Amino acid sequence: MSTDKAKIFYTITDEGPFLATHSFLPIIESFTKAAGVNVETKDISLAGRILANFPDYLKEDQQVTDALAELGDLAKKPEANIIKLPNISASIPQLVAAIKELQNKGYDLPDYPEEPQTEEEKKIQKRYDVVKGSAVNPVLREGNSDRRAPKPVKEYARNNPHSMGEWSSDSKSHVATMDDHDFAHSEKSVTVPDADDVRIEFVDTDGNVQVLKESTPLQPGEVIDAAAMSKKALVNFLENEVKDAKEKGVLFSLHMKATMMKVSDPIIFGHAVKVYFKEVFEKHGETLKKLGVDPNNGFGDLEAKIKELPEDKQAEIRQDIQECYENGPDLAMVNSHKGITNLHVPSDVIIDASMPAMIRTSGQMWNKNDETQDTKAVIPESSYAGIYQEVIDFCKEHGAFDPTTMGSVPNVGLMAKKAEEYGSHDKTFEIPGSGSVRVVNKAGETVVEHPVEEGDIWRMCQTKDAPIKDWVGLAARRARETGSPAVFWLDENREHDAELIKKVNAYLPEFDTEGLEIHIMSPVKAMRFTLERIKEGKDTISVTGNVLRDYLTDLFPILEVGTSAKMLSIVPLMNGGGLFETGAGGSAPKHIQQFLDEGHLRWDSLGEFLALAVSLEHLGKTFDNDRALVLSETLDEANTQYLQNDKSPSRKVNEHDNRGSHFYLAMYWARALANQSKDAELAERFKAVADKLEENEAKINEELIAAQGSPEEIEGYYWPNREIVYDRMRPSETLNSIIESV
Ligand SMILES: NC(=O)C1=CN([C@@H]2O[C@H](COP(=O)(O)OP(=O)(O)OC[C@H]3O[C@@H](n4cnc5c(N)ncnc54)[C@H](OP(=O)(O)O)[C@@H]3O)[C@@H](O)[C@H]2O)C=CC1
Ligand SMILES: O=C(O)CCC(=O)C(=O)O
Ligand SMILES: [Mg+2]
Repeated sequence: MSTDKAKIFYTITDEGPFLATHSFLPIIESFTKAAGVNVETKDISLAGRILANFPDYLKEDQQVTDALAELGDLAKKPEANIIKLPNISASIPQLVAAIKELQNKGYDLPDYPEEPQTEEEKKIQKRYDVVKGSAVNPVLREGNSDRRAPKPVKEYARNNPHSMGEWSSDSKSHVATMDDHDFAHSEKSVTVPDADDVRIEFVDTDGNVQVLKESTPLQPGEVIDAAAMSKKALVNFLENEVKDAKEKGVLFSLHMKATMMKVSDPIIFGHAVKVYFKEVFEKHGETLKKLGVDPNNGFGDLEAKIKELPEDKQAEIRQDIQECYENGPDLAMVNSHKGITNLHVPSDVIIDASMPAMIRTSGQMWNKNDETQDTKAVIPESSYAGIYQEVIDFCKEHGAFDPTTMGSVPNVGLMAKKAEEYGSHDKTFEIPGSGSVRVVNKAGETVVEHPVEEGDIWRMCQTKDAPIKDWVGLAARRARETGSPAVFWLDENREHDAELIKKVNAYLPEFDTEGLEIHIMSPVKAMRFTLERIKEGKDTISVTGNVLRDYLTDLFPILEVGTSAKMLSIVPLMNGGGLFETGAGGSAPKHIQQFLDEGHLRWDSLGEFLALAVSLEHLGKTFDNDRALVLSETLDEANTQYLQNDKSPSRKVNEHDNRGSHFYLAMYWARALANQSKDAELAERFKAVADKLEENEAKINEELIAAQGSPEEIEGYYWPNREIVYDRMRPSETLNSIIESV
């Protein structure tokens, strides 16, 4: 066994998980070194990725390696073993803030050119766009996903149910979605038989051709889809929904995925901002344009930029804003104390997490008076919106789900090689005029074509054949391993899904499916089928495409176990390696805020603990490292103890927090190592550690709690001073010295 290969790569990311890592990593390192396993960190934080992309602007000692590119290469190799924590998928306001912070720290980076004029500015914007939005996950996800709530997590939720808002049958909450002229209704899908290379062109009404993307290589058997959303229809839809929300007295709330759909969704978001604040944009259009206000960045961009105006002009605009609020429906709030609405910035309300939060809260969101209220959830694109309406209807009919009895819905998700919509951003365009967009193959034939008008959004998606086959196989394997029915959420009436159904039917017989229950149903029917089973306590595997993978792996965990942080998220890489994502959620911006305000970190690292256990297991099996297997088994045992003894962080200051949770994990892990009999040397070594941790429990807790209660200064948000972070995240000398003594 080469020790170099017995390596786990652990990612340094942002916000909550970034802080947590400073406390947990030293524990991991000291435990794994006992088994000859090396842990190497790779910084893929937003700030780290910015620096990695601009070496030519930095002094030599400021330059950093491109850790994401290195991990992306590694993910294609059989020895890959990567633990990936959630990272910021930056909206433009976040990107701009991170650049500013780095500039203030002496990194001579160029500004983000929001409206690039010169060639140089266009180049700079292109380089920053590499870092924008969901730029990490697609690079690492060289495999499909297997996400589920592990048994002890489900058991814990059954015995300690989280709160669930009650549902009333007369709830006015509902989903609003387009019924025509969106992507779903215009989708055209083709499976290409042979390798090809297509060009995407816009042809105006005079026949002038503008190439939108010169080359998109296609593999044999690849499925390509193209679709367009009409701007006119979208604006019309939004106007009607604003009016309807007002009439019905419900909150208006927009739910998008502007991070992963980083080209299309900010544009849609911008239209919603312009529709809601129509009078402001109509009356002050010229002024706002001069200020460089970009509604696609959210209403917050307008609020920030009008501060540059003279007081009287500002007051006039503010008066008109006030009138929009008075004449329009109330907006769902992100932070009612700070007056931050759902339309403030496109990265605040992200559909995968925001819709389940609403469903868990009786179908309500927060209004400006900090009360919950029935809501119109506006999801313009209709491809998947129906699944949420189905859940709402189900809850109205049957009441809230009961975590003590409900079944579980694991997911097998198609995501390898930038599958489907989540890989579409480099093939998504806001159309400059009337005409058509066509996809032309190497032979010069038009493969698909759509009539378009100015402002329409046109996009193309790719789904490669090998990932589809791998996904079908993974579904069959999970059905076999669990005995649960597996449902492919595919709609035969949707062109893309119809192509996939053909492949599913072709590939399923290649796997062992004898005796398995496998269905193919449209997403809405699959949701109904799954919910009926869940209510009876039965488990159902959802086998979905990339978008539903994302939506369902927050939705069901949040309903079943209270959070997607407790999910096991495995990505068996197609070339044999393992990518272990920690939970199915994000980096929880509210958590770092609380830590900065009062020194309490409520981030639950259970996702990291679970990922580490499977990563060690993978490593042990791949490289015949028995010690790694012992570490993995004992960590499983520690995770169960952690749950049974309720050691997740509290939400309140001056109570057990993330740091305390790491202490308990270490204590349980050390004891489990001491108690096992497979490796006497390890048992001996960890007995002393377990004894010391247990003897000092009260003292360590005291030292950890004493560190809370006042604001923290870590010299930055996106690029904090890591020495200070280590210091603040490791405040117990007693714990530190025991960990160092391992
Ligand atoms: N895999 C990835 O890299 C992902 C990254 N993201 C990124 O994360 C950021 C935030 O996304 P957002 O949609 O707000 O969703 P988050 O999942 O970060 O947060 C939603 C809420 O979930 C709860 N939560 C999530 N993780 C944990 C945890 N480990 N412990 C305790 N509670 C947890 C928190 O609830 P409470 O506040 O009640 O404590 C939190 O406020 C964005 O930048 C987004 O792009 C999002 C999803 C996945
Ligand atoms: O990459 C991102 O921005 C989010 C990923 C995500 O939400 C998921 O995979 O569940
Ligand atoms: Mg998600």
